[in-house]
Amino acid sequence: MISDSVPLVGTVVMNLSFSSLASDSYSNPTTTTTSLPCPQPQLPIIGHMHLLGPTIHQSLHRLSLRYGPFFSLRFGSVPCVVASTPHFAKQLLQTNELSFISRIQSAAIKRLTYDSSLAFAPYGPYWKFIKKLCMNDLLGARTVNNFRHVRAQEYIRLLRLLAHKSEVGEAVNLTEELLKLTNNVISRMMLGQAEEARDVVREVTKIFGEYNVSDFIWVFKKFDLQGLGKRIESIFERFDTLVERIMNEREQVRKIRKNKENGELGENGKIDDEIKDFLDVLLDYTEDESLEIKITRTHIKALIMDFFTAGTDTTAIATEWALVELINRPNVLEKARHEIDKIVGMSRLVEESDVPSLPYIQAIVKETLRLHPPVPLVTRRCVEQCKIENYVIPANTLLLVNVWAIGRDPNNWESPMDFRPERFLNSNEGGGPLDVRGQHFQLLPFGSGRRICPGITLAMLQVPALLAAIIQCFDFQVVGPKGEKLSPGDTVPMEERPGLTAPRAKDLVCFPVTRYSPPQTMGQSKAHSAI
Ligand code: HEM
Repeated sequence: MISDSVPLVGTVVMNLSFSSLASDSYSNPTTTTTSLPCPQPQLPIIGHMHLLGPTIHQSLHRLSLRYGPFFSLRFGSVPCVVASTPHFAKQLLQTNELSFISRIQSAAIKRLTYDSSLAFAPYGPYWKFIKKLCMNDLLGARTVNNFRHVRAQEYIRLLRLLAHKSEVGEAVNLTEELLKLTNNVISRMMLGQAEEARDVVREVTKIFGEYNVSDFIWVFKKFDLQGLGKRIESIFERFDTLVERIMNEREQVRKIRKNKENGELGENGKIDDEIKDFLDVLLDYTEDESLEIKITRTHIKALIMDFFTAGTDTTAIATEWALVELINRPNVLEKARHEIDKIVGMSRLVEESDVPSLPYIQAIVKETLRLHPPVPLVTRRCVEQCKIENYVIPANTLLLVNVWAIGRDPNNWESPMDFRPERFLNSNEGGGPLDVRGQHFQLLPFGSGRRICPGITLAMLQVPALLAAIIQCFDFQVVGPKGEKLSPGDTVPMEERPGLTAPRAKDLVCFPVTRYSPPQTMGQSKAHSAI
């Protein structure tokens, strides 16, 4: 329930403006406050929910055109502020970072992340410990590099499937295949195995994106009006049983391995320097009594859930948007291929190690993330009353930074609706070379500050490498909404599907046409212990 993080303020408070709520208790009497703009009408019980369409970031963008770059709303009983400019994004995510350092949890998130998730944990010792572990150990550059061969195998698997489809003249659902690939990558990096978790993870990400009336409207909080509670329990049971089994099996293997090590090499010996997957690293932590935070099996399950839900959909969505932009723009595709041909040639496949030498491909990925951020709204919770310019924001207000709107704002970008990767090669636009690491507030696909996405390094290697390998090997004939082959020059539809993430509305189904046959192997130099 959101009620754990946001007291369900209810109708009594619903009609109080943000400044009047604050003026009772704000501690600096020498400054004046102004009311935040607030759309009207605000209805009893539902607040402003009647103003929101299915794609919330688009509705909020439309409201920002009328009510300005920083305005307030109520989602049912939950007070909310919306920021739609780099200026306010910086104020909220950097200048006043500690006031907006936590997140709000829905009932689904709370249950399915064991109430111990990194992504949703309140800012405190546990979150700090796990975040450091992720940034340094699990998703740091060295570990990401160690698993390069796993990703290469998954890229090759997809490319071979596309080559086969091309040979037999069959269509392929690329949306599904990209999701399969990102799922396999995360699953193999974490658990040393692929496949099994995919279905249940898909259901988890789906239910996270569904709107639950009981989360937002306090009078319904005790009722499971949509039957979501039952679904949440059923998904939880499936995920928990699966991960418990994988963990039990791994513990058995670790016992055998330990006995072997002790027998063959003595107490502190090691059998070899094999690469550990995340599960092994985390199980090591559960046995370490010296840590300031005791890591439990529940923490491990929560982190596995975090990585599956945060790291699979997002990466697949970004790759698909980039590919569709290229299919719709033959001139950009041509330039991208020219770069690949020049740097990599036609005698081998693009690899992740080529990415730093492919600036145009990297620019395509940044341009894609500008126009199609897979997470369109960076969502935080105000943990203490604070003042942003003249506006007082009460504790427990939900903050939404509309990254999608910021990326399309003509005040931030020249001809924002043009897909023009060159803008990232030209250091003038945006005042210098722009990156996606949270320091340039006109481009925040991974968020910013302490809560920034820990998967950036992985994503910014995987998306360009995979995209480059796909366009190196294939052209695509896209299948239209009625099952017809789109002709060259027809545009692939760009509508978005509603939800927490912003994928394309319709799956990308197409006939691949081979231009360069993927070889049998790629980057498989390192044997991985857990495969
Ligand atoms: C293109 C791919 C991705 C995009 C666009 C993306 C985007 C984001 C965004 C916008 C946030 C919120 C940041 C904030 O509040 O400031 C986030 C958080 C997070 N992401 Fe990603 N992400 C991607 C890939 C990944 C991957 C590959 C992983 C892990 C394997 C991952 C794990 C996480 C986690 C655990 C958090 C929560 C961090 C925290 O609360 O401290 N993400 N991501």
